[in-house]
Amino acid sequence: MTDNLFIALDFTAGGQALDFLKHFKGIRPAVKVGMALFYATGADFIHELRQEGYPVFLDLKLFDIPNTVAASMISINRLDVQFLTLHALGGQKMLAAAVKEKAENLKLLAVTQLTSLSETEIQQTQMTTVQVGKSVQHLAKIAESAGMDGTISSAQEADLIQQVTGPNFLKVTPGIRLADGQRDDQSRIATPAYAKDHGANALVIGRPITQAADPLAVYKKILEDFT
Ligand SMILES: O=c1ccn([C@@H]2O[C@H](COP(=O)(O)O)[C@@H](O)[C@H]2O)c(=O)[nH]1
Repeated sequence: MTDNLFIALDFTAGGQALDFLKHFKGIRPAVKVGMALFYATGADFIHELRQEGYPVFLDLKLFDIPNTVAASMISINRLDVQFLTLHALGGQKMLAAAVKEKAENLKLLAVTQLTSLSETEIQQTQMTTVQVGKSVQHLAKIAESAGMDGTISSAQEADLIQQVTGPNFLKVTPGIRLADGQRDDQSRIATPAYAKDHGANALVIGRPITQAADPLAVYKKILEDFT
């Protein structure tokens, strides 16, 4: 994967995101646009980022009936983004409907279990006694069988996914924290070095970079640890 560090631009206005990106003079880091920024700015902002040369990961976590997801893909294809997320819990048919409609260069990633959830919360909410690792492996296999390009999971599960999927199936991991960093609302966290050692292909990192005193220095240090 050429872009292996996505900065999560969890801002609520386009101007805030563009101001933040000024820290990266002359560099075009891969950026992740999630619900907060997309709902505030819409398609025009994605076009602007693409025209400026930023690789864009659109993290909209689609989760709906297959027909609605397939129709959404037709709109999303026009945005020329590189990555898009869907919830694996939407099921094999929903994921396959997205794969069928997606643009050739768009990679689809299936969110397995959100990194903010602890094992206990997952078991309570989903009425199961299955361990989180097994659940993530199961969802990764469903995603692969639907033709998805990879998963979103904690780095804690990256090597488990690797055990049950093919060599080209991507493991993209948020919930990344620096060794001395705060956990925030994340539960299943890992450092960039841990993610690298356990087979993650790419990292998604928001607050440890966006709220750093020197975002560029933190970005470069993480890239160094991960590459
Ligand atoms: O399981 C998931 C899926 C997506 N995310 C997203 O990644 C970033 C992480 O931001 P931090 O500030 O580094 O916690 C954020 O945009 C989430 O929506 C995730 O964390 N976990």
